[in-house]
Amino acid sequence: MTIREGQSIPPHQDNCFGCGPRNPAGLHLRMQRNGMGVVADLVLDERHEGAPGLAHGGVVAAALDDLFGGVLVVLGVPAVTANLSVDYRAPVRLGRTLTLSATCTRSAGRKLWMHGTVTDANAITTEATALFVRVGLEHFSSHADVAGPPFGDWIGQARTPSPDGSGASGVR
Ligand SMILES: CCCCCCCC(=O)SCCNC(=O)CCNC(=O)[C@H](O)C(C)(C)COP(=O)(O)OP(=O)(O)OC[C@H]1O[C@@H](n2cnc3c(N)ncnc32)[C@H](O)[C@@H]1OP(=O)(O)O
Repeated sequence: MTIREGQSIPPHQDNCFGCGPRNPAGLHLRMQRNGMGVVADLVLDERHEGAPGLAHGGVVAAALDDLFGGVLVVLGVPAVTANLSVDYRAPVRLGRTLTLSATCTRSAGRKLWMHGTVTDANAITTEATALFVRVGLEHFSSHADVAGPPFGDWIGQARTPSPDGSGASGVR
């Protein structure tokens, strides 16, 4: 499955907390491909509140983590978060249209390093880095009490897409 520049990223699965359209408690992130990364707009509300009028930091971290998962969809690589580091530079206000972006900055062996930001009116409120580790699909089926990995067809041959989405060389 090739995702072209600007095209929507399919959800990891329908019930994903970050991007699943079926999850009533989810963030319903809708990402688009942006180069080798992804972007998404997000408006948080009182369901996501920590301090009065401000977003809970864990929700912001979860959104960035899921965007990193969106980068995996662009790359066609199944992987999981091994660690996630978040710099909260400024409080994130509720009711604002936030812009989230994420990209893979480097990969080596099974490891992929990610970088992402949350901006509000062009000011960075939050910046995160993460290490993802590539796994086989059995990772999901062997660790969960479900019948099998309910993923879409985005998981498949790993690739490093060219900007127009046509490339298909392996992620190294
Ligand atoms: C399909 C995509 C869905 C995306 C959804 C959004 C992202 C998520 O929310 S994923 C859910 C949260 N994450 C998890 O549940 C992961 C739980 N952890 C695990 O399953 C394992 O610890 C796992 C897979 C990360 C690594 O275990 P394992 O496969 O045995 O690999 P392991 O040999 O320990 O490590 C591989 C490499 O990564 C490194 N590494 C592993 N964990 C870490 C860590 N926390 N910090 C730094 N390095 C690490 C190792 O040092 C090793 O490096 P090297 O190859 O240089 O020696």
